[in-house]
Order: sequence, then structure tokens, then C-alpha cells
Amino acid sequence: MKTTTTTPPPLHSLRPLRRRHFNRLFAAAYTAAILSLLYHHTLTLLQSTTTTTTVSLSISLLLFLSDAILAYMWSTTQSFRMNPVHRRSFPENLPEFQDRKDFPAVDIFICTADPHKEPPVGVANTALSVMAYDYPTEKLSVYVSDDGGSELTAFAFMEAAKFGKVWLPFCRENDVTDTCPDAYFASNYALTDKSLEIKMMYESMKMKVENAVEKGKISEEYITSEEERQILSQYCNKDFNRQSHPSVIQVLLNSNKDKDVTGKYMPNLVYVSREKRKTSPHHFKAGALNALLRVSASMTNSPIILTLDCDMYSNDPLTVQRVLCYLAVNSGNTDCGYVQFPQRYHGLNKSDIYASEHKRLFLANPIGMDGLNGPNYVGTGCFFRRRVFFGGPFSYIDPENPDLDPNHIVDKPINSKEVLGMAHHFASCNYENQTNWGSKLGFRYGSLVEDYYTGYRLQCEGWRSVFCDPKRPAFLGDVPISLNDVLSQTKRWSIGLLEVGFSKYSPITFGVKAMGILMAQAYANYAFWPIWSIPITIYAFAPSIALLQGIPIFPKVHEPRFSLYAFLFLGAYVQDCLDFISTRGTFQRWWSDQRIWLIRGLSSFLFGSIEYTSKRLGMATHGFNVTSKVMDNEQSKRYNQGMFEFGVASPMFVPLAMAAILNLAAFLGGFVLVLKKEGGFDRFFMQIFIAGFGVLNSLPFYEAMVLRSDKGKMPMKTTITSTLLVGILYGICFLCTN
Ligand SMILES: O=c1ccn([C@@H]2O[C@H](COP(=O)(O)OP(=O)(O)O[C@H]3O[C@H](CO)[C@@H](O)[C@H](O)[C@H]3O)[C@@H](O)[C@H]2O)c(=O)[nH]1
Ligand SMILES: [Mn+2]
Repeated sequence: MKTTTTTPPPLHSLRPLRRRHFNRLFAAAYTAAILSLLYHHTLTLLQSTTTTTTVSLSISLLLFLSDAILAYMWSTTQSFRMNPVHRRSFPENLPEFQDRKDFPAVDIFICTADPHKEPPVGVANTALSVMAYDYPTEKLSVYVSDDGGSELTAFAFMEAAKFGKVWLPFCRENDVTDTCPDAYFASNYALTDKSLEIKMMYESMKMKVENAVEKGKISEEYITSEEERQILSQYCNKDFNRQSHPSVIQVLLNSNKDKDVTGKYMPNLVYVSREKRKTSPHHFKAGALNALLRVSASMTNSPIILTLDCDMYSNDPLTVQRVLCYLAVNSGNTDCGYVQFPQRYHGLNKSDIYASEHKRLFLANPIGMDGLNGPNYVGTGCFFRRRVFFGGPFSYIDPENPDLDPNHIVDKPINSKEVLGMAHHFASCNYENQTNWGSKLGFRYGSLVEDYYTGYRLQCEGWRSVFCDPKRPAFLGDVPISLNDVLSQTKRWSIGLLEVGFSKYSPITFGVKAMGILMAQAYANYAFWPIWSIPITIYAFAPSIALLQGIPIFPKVHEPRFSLYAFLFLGAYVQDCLDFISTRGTFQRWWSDQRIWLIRGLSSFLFGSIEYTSKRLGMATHGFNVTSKVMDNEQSKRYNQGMFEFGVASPMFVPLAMAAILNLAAFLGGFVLVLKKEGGFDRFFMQIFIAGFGVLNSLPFYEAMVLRSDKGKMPMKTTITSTLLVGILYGICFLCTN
């Protein structure tokens, strides 16, 4: 720090949000209402065990179970509301604290797993966007992990390394903020000779890579040097396939040697495809990241690490400097382990039909956790101190090899024989046997949501974190644009979350002791997401079936208990809506958000819970099913028009279509009933309302089942199956009650 008599300007600031006062008061009132409802439920249950039929007993039980789960989940969300805060960072003040030449080195990890689901051109764009950070280039190292073990990805990176030598100086000289080439050329960029020339070069690179991916192999004419041929020859062995191959580690750019077209040094660019063998578990992305942690330790061992998914790119060249505001040596945050940026997206349609923004998960909740010990890790856009992967802030754990020590200084050239030998050793598939990797060191194994689980364990160890959400998004990502992809993604998350929720490290047992009740509740909220499927399924089916049979199951409109229900429903929904809109949202997007919550409850959460259970019973295994990032033109068009994309006959659509059909039938049937029966409206209002709410949320389903003829409509098979199943379900219930 420079010696000055005045206090230096701040690097960051923190301000609690005023809404916390309202939230706390409201929580007290809502708790009272919940307790009163549960009390009534208990009374009804006690009465119905002695006086009434099995039918009404089962209905009371189902409603009690639903409301108890909703109440528990509500209680867990309160952690996000008790102390939301707002942070700002001031990278413009950084020069007062640190000279540019003293900035710490940063290792950037980019993961990719499948060249056909994750187009290599996109991955290369991600890498180029971060290589062009406004940061001393010799301090940046980009490591790409290719779990697909594909020469197509390697080829894309060889091309990107060449293109980078013109792209980086171009960005520097023209102060480009869209440093992702694809985003830049899609924007309103200045049409100059230079920019057009570079665009041509970019297009030519893109064409070559896409052509190679399409053909599945790289044409001879694209290989321009002996070195390239040698790199690609490693994949030619007939035993080389994605599940089984030796490691491939290639330094494509060396910051001590390779210069751009203006003569400035380039950042390091290293391609890593770790060794895979069918006999060794590879732990998906967590395994890939741990391999990168070690390989990078042998080459650069930078104190700061950024993890990035291949479907995200940097949207702000100042981001690393912003991070220094929190992680710099003298920023005063020694127990701050990581700085998480929100996942934000480009190309969402107006009403964000699938709520891909995940506003609660990536924005509203992190603001709340930031006022406690800090946000959870969301897998991408997160800067870590390397030190966090080696035990808690005050309990360092020695790695098995001193070269992996976060303080170890690498003194050999990155391309030297010793370093490469060490890197290969660290990337081998048996390296982790009998070590602490995945349990106490590095990214943690045992959950399909390795990000959530790793962040959780780090916070249990005592690390704090910071949520950094600048106005201009630091990163922008792609979203899945078909409903099946969206639901499969959350299904995978559900399985991973339950794996943590029911493990010995569960937030409700281990977490409470390690991080206190509020943080543990926040983590429990995620861990138990999938149990939302229970009340959602019950509310989607039970009131409608009962209504169709003329059985009232809720209080009458003039009873006091009706107001209780009304308060609980409206209170939760209105508060949710206000929260949503006050974090940069619109009403329309909120509507999509609540709808997708119901949809997930009947599909992803339900199927995720079932798959998780069958795995626990040893009946199945599950893998990491990578989300497709390929954009089909027609699909994109429909997405942009705000249409739901069904298309495939996914079993997850069946309960959704069933609920849609049943709710419509009940809603219409309910009206007939009301007309026929004296006092019917009073007795059946709540059931008609619930069915009607279901109908309103199912509008896109009716459209997809009956009105649409495009490729994205609901497959006939699904519609017929669902209709039949509704018939059977209703028939069974009818027989039971009559
Ligand atoms: O065996 C694997 C599987 C996946 N990945 C990479 O993991 C990333 C995330 O995969 P994606 O299919 O995009 O999953 P999403 O559900 O979109 O990702 C969210 O959820 C994941 C956990 O399920 C987190 O890892 C991600 O950071 C988070 O954005 C991608 O870069 C993949 O290439 C690997 O490196 N190896
Ligand atoms: Mn993704």
C-alpha cells in the first residue's frame, strides 16, 4: 500500500437492503398462519381417525403432508430474506492499492465434454473471450479440459491459438468490450477495414472447425504444420476413444515465447484431456476440474482460479480487476474463499418461457446469502483462491505431493520435459487413488451437482464468499431451448441435490453444526428442492379428482379457515412476485417462473426423486447427461416466438399432460356441479379455483396438444397415453370412493 495520510478510496462497499425489515415482520405473521393451519390439520386428522371413512382420512393425510412440506420449504427460504445485501466494487481505485505489474496470476479453467453437444467453436469463443481480459497477459493462463477426448476440440483450439494472435491486439487497440468474437461480430461493431479483415479470418476459422465437426474428421488441407500433425496423431490410435485413452496435454500458447502480431506476449493456452479408463471412475466435471487443478499447479500454480463452463463467455474485460477488489492481498478479506458472479444469459425470449434465468437461484437467493456467510458456488463464473482447495482458512491440509502446495513456486518453463512429465502424472486416471482428492482436497465428489456440493463443503470448513453482480454482466451464457432439455437439466440437478440432502454431510445435520442454522437452512432449501414434487403433485391431482366426484375437501368460503388459506396462498405468491420484480424482473417473466416451478414439480423433481431412490436401492446408476448447446434453426425460431418446444415423446411430459387434462375436466365439471347443487359455489370454490389455476398454467399444453402442427408440438403418443392414464386414475379413485 502506498503511504498516504488520507484514507484510501474503498475497493468495495456493502449495503443491507431495506426490505429486510418488512421480510422479518412478514415472516412472523406468516409463521403464525402456518402454525394455525397445521394445528387445524392435526385436529381434522385426529377426528377423522375415529369418525369418518378411509377416503376422507386419506384426503386429510395427503393435504397435511403437502402443507407440512410446503411449510418446511417456506421456512428454508427465510434465510434468503433475513438480510439481503447489495455490494459494489470499485476497480477504478485499484491503482491506489496495487501496481498493475504486481497483480496476481490467474488460471482459468474451461470445461467441455462432448464436441457434438458442445460445438468446439463455442468453446474456442469462450477461451478467446477470457484471453482478451484487460489484465497483464503474461499473468493469464487458460486451461481447457476436454472430457470428450476429441481431436475436433483440439483442432478448434489450435485454430483459436492462431486467431488469438490477431484478435487480442485488435481488442486491445480498439477497446473492445465484447471480447467474445462471436458476440462481437453479432453486435453493432464499427465497420472498418481492420474489423472486416478480422471478421473474414474469424469466419474462415469457424468454417474450418464446423466443417471438421460435421465430417467427424479434420481434412488434410487444414493441417498446416508438422507440429499440428503430431498433436492430432495422438488421437489416431485405434484404442483411443472417449471412455478410454491416455492423457493428452498440449501447450498451444506459451506466455514466455509466443507473441501476437504486434509483438506482445500471449497468455498461456493449455489443452488437457485427462486419462480415462473404463475401470476408473472419472467423477465427471469435478474430476475434470481436479485434474486441471493439479496440471495447472505443475505449470503455473496461480493463486487465483476462475472456473468457466464452455457455454459462457466473458462480457466484461475488467472482470478480473473487479475480483481483485475482493481477493487482492490487502483487500482485507483473508477468509473470503471465492467470488461468485451470477449466471446470466443472452438470447432469452421476452417472457423467458422456461424461466431459464433462474432468478431466485442465481440472483435473489445469492443476495440473501451474501448477507450471511456468502453465496453458494454455481459451477461457472466463479473466482477461487487456490488455497480453498487445501482445507479451511485455519486448517491447511498438505497435499500428497509438495509440488501441489498452493504456495509452491514453479521455476521451470511450462513446456519443459519435467513439467510436462509431472503434468501427465497428475492427469492420470489412477493418480487420485488413496489420496484426499474429492473428499478433503479440491472439488468434492459424490454429487451430480459438484458445484453446489463443493461450495457447501468449503463454507462448512469456514470459508466465506462474495457475490459480485456488476451492472454489466461479467459473463453471459446459453440456455437450453427445448422443454425436454430444460427438464432433464433440472432432473440431473435434483438427483445431485438429493445425494447431498441424504448424505452424512446433509445440511440439516452436519451443516447446522458447521455453519449455523441460517446458512444450513439456505443449503437445505436447495438440497430438498425435489420434495416440492410431493405437494405439487398432490395439489395438481387430488382437488380435481375430488371435485369431479363431488367431494368437498377444503373449507367453505365463509368459514374463517378459508381466509387462512387465502392469506397463505396470496402471501406467498405476492411476496414471491415482489421479490422477483424488484430484482430486475417483469410480471410476465414472474408468471413463467411460477409456472415452470409447477412444471418442474410434476416432472424434473418427481423423476429426479424416483431416479435417486432407485439408485439408492441399487437398481440404477446415473451419469452426467450434458445439456445440448446446439441450436437448431427452426427450434430457435419457435423459441423466439415464445412457443414451448415438446417434440420428443419424453416420459416427463406425461404427468404434465395428465394434470392439464384433469384440471380442465375438473374445472368444467366443477361449474356444472355448482349449477346443480345448492350452496355448491361456497363448498367447491377452492377446488374450482385450484383447477382453474392449473388450467391457466396449462394453456401452452392445450395448444401443443390440439392446435399446433409444427415439429415442436406435443407428440400424439404422449397425448394419448396421458388421456388414458387420466381415465385409469379417475376410474380407480371412483371405485375406491363408491
Ligand atoms: O463429465 C463431464 C460432464 C460435464 N462437464 C462440463 O460441465 C459443464 C456443465 O455442463 P452442462 O451440461 O452445461 O450442465 P448445466 O446443467 O448447464 O450446468 C450447471 O450445472 C452443473 C452441475 O450439474 C454445473 O457444473 C454447471 O456449472 C452449471 O452451470 C460443461 O462445461 C461440461 O462440458 C465436464 O467437463 N465433464
Ligand atoms: Mn450449462
